[in-house]
Amino acid sequence: MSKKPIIIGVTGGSGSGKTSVSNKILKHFGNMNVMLLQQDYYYKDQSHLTFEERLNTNYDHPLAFDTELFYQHINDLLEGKSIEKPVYDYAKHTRSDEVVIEHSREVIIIEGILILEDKRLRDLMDIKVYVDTDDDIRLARRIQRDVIERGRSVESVIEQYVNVVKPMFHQFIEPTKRYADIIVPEGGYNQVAIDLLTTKIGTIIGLEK
Ligand SMILES: Nc1ncnc2c1ncn2[C@@H]1O[C@H](COP(=O)(O)OP(=O)(O)O)[C@@H](O)[C@H]1O
Ligand SMILES: Nc1ccn([C@@H]2O[C@H](COP(=O)(O)O)[C@@H](O)[C@H]2O)c(=O)n1
Repeated sequence: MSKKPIIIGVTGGSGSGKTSVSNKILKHFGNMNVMLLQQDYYYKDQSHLTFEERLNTNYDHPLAFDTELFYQHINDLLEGKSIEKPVYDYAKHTRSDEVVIEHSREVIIIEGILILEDKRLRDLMDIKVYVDTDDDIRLARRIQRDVIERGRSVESVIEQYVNVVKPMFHQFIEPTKRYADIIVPEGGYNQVAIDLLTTKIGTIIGLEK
């Protein structure tokens, strides 16, 4: 790989459709050209805390993330180096012992709730996308997902949403909308927005005219 990779940032509240948008872009270009780096992998390691203590962590605050390591890994990928990507376990609220070796690609999609909150991260991005979905729809999606995929009860998801996720969204995430180049309503099902994004990315990397 000779050319410097391009970085696409995809953000928005929890359940907005960030992962769906990112996966559509990934699918369009294929794994050979594009990689996805989720900010969630970079939640701080909490293996030194008890499970009860981990339940009290605010996972929607910028300090919950190991931003130094995230920033370092993005820079390594930009230099064409491989990284040892951490693996996160949502059921245990900490990193697993595994890491995954990831090689750099032409296009790197950085996806997460607080990627536009940090200026150093913002400055690395060539295109910044904010996925904009109403709070009630995001809550409904989150209940479904967290119960099925993240080992949570309906009661715990609602309690966490009301006390932490919603206030943190309005304090830290929604204000980053102003840094976005593109605002996508309705996330991964907005085919017009996905087509515009893939065309633009294709032009930058020279795959499409
Ligand atoms: N536009 C949409 N309409 C209906 N369901 C959607 C839409 N976008 C995403 N979803 C669903 O909502 C859930 C959360 O979407 P996801 O992309 O994981 O959000 P995020 O990464 O922002 O948390 C998933 O189950 C996904 O299939
Ligand atoms: N142990 C954890 C870690 C994170 N969360 C929640 O995940 C949300 C971010 O992920 P999305 O895929 O929904 O963007 C964030 O709102 C955290 O509350 C968690 O519940 N437990």
